Amino acid sequence: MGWTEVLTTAEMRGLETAAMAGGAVTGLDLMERAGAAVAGAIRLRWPKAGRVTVLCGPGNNGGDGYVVARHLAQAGWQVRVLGMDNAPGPDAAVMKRRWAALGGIEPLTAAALGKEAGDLVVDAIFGTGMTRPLDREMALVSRWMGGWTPVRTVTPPPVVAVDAVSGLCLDSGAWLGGVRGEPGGSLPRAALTVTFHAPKAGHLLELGPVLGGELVVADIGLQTTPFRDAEGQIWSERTLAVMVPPRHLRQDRGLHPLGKRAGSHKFDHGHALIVAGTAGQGGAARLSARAALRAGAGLVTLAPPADAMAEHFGPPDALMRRALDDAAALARLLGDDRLRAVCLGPGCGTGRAADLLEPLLASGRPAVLDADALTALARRPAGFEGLHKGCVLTPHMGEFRRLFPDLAARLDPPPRPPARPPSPEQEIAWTIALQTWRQALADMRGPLYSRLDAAREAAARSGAVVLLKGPDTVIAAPDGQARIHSAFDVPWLATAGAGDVLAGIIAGLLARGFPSLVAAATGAFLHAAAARRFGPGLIADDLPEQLPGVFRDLGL
Ligand SMILES: NC(=O)C1=CN([C@@H]2O[C@H](COP(=O)(O)OP(=O)(O)OC[C@H]3O[C@@H](n4cnc5c(N)ncnc54)[C@H](OP(=O)(O)O)[C@@H]3O)[C@@H](O)[C@H]2O)[C@@H](O)CC1
Ligand SMILES: Nc1ncnc2c1ncn2[C@@H]1O[C@H](COP(=O)(O)OP(=O)(O)O)[C@@H](O)[C@H]1O
Ligand SMILES: [K+]
Repeated sequence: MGWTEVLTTAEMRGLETAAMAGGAVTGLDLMERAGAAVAGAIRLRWPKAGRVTVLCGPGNNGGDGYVVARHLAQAGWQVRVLGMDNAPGPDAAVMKRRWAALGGIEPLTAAALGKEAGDLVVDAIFGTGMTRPLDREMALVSRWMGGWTPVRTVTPPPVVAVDAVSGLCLDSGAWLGGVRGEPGGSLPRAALTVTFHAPKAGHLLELGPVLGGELVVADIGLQTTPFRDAEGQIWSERTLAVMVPPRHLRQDRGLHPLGKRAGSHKFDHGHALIVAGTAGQGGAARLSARAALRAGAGLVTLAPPADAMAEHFGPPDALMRRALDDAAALARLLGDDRLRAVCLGPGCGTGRAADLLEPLLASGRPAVLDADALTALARRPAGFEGLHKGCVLTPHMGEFRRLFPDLAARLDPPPRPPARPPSPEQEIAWTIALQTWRQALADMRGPLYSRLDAAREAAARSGAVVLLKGPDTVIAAPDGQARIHSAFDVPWLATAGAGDVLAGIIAGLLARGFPSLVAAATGAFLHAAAARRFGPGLIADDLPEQLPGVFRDLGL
């Protein structure tokens, strides 16, 4: 379904080192291909040669920049290069010399940049080697690219980032040295980012998609080496992401995995049980149930307590209803093997969720644990005991924090003091807090802990598939496999009940027999695709109704 491999910076370095050690390529070859690819991408988008300023850092990212400068100059561009003095690595030094035979190199300062930037700026300052906060001068350069100078606001020309906007941590997508999650007014936003071989996790997480602009992945002739998971199975990719808008995805050969086989029976597509809660909270479970039906489960049963049943006699008529009062009743119900998956949590109430969790886990049935079931799980004396790889936990960050407080804390930025001292007496304490905070930012070291790292650790610890919700949803399985689903283009998903629909879609796919990681990742994809198809004005009720159109777009 259009999934693309995603790498961490360590995995990328590993690939490069292995390729060079195997004699397949040299570092110079890779740098030449990388720089040529960036120049090519620029010429495709800006076909008329203009004036470009190329900013080259001290390492291999800067080396790529000198190659870009050479190729653009040879294509007729008027090229100005600003470079850093630091001793470069051997490959970058060669590329710097090759450029110096064609043109000059001025020192890289904000003042020099401000004089005459031309029509385009190429940011080749830092890439995967970005390990510590920008120093003062580079921070000024970066702010200039973001449209800010100490004396006035400027309108910089479009920025093309080599591998990443310099300052972005390519593992986490966090701004190194800035405040996590707060883009501020002056962070640079590239029009285009050209990266190599595969997207890095930081292109898809947190600020990565916001700052990077259009992302182009250039082939530089590297091969992926397979890895072995905890169970000894060999995979060629460890982390995957959906990279293209789904309407461009079509599966042309054979039956799409989301399709239904001709001649199949409703029981071939599984029976999903959606647990509902006490009177007055039924909407959430009904949203999940409707979504499970639309996701293609053969049968869906909504199961509220008997005294809340009256609330659930509205459409859809396709939905079956059955009273479910307590844990013993659920245990009896799960004796029926045709009931293939359960969704527990939306609108359930934490007490009821806690009671029902026990027979559900004991049954070993594929299950989505969402909302109140996650709160119940966080309070459970037995912790994660009994969870299995058929379970999908779907926490948003607040729920994730309750379940895995230590992992969530590692994603937190250093705590920021208030903008002003709360009272004149607290001025000294506030000044100290401000200095401590600034020092903590200056001391940040990359690669920063990422949402991908956190989801992976959570899955390994709990033994379940963990889907950490957000515009950058991350899904991880206990064996280390992961999926990233960036959906920054559908902010209308931030609406009450959207999570209940996601839980229902995943439950529907589990009922259809999809393995838990695939069900969770496909569910996230269908959920965002439904939102994209509806567009602005979306409420959660609209999402299930868009699924038929999404399936049609997929060519089903
Ligand atoms: N891997 C591959 O397959 C390929 C990689 N390629 C390219 O190489 C890039 C990676 O190159 P890289 O490893 O040399 O790192 P890069 O990003 O240039 O920066 C490192 C330098 O910056 C320094 N430095 C760091 N932070 C700093 C700060 N805040 N302020 C000041 N200095 C700072 C750091 O110094 P250090 O921390 O070691 O003291 C070091 O000197 C990658 O993004 C891609 O463009 C392609 O050519 C094709 C194939
Ligand atoms: N800004 C956003 N852009 C894209 N998707 C979002 C955004 N905010 C939330 N989402 C998605 O919407 C859903 C919200 O779920 P959740 O937080 O559980 O809300 P609720 O409990 O109200 O249903 C999740 O799937 C999440 O990934
Ligand atoms: K860069």
